[in-house]
Amino acid sequence: MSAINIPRLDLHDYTQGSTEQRHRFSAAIGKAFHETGFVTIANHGMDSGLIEELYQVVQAFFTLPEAVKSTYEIPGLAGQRGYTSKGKEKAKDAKVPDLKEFWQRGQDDNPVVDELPRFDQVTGEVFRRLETAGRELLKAIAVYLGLAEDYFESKVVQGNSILRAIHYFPIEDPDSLPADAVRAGAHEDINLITLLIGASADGLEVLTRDGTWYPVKAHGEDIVVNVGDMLQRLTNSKLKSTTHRVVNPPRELMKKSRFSVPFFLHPKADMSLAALESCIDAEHPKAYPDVAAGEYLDERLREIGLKM
Ligand SMILES: O=C(O)CCC(=O)C(=O)O
Ligand SMILES: [Fe+2]
Repeated sequence: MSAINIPRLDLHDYTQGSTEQRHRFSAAIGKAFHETGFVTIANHGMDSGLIEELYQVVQAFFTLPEAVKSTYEIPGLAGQRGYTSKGKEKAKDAKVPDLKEFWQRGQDDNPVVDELPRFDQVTGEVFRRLETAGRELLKAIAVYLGLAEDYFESKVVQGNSILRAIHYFPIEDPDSLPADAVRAGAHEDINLITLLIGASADGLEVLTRDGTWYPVKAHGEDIVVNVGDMLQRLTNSKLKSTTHRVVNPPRELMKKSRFSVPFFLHPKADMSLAALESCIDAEHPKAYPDVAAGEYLDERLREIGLKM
């Protein structure tokens, strides 16, 4: 079996710990992001009541009739707000779309779901808590990279972050699917870091360096946090944006929905993703052309079919 290091870290060690604990946290998240791009995080600032209510409202939303959900599908926004129906998004190199539908909210201009009085408030609260946790994690990462602790703050506050509630819908007849249809095809996330609230079922896997797939399991209410392509570019691949996917369950479980809620932490459009000088040397020549985050995001949204 391939060894992969996905350590479990306690965010309180960073936000409330001694100087020593803070340094250890930075070193541990840096090492894990350098080696495999994934960690799990305890004490992330969301209590179990909030997570439970999040899943209640998310489940209630996807249970609404298609005709109601589609009133929240907003043309011209590349799925960045509101509802995106089945069959719209596919992984960059996939031939067929993922087996999912989703809802996205950002900083502002979010449509309010009239049918569900708590939906906007609960998803908004989760957005704010994950954004807060993500900013703390970026501070720890900045320290690991030898940057000022607040390096990312001005770039991500009021940035283009997205909370995505995903429904991997039930499939009554798996035989009717195209052979290569999966819940989420192999991909890398676009953004700086992703914070994922424990899914309602198994399925998430990461691609290890020796080319095998390895299941990611978070303990209890821990969240999974991984590096996205923007942070990989900024660090000239010192921090790795690891390929991952969501596999289909065994046949009999295809009839059961799976829900998950990732938070994609994005900077503002004008952040430069040009590699940090400290990450370039003779052994690590500059690997990517300079690009601004907004331009890069647009290019990637076109590749996955969300933007025309
Ligand atoms: O559903 C999951 O567990 C992961 C989803 C994911 O990787 C994504 O939406 O980028
Ligand atoms: Fe992902």
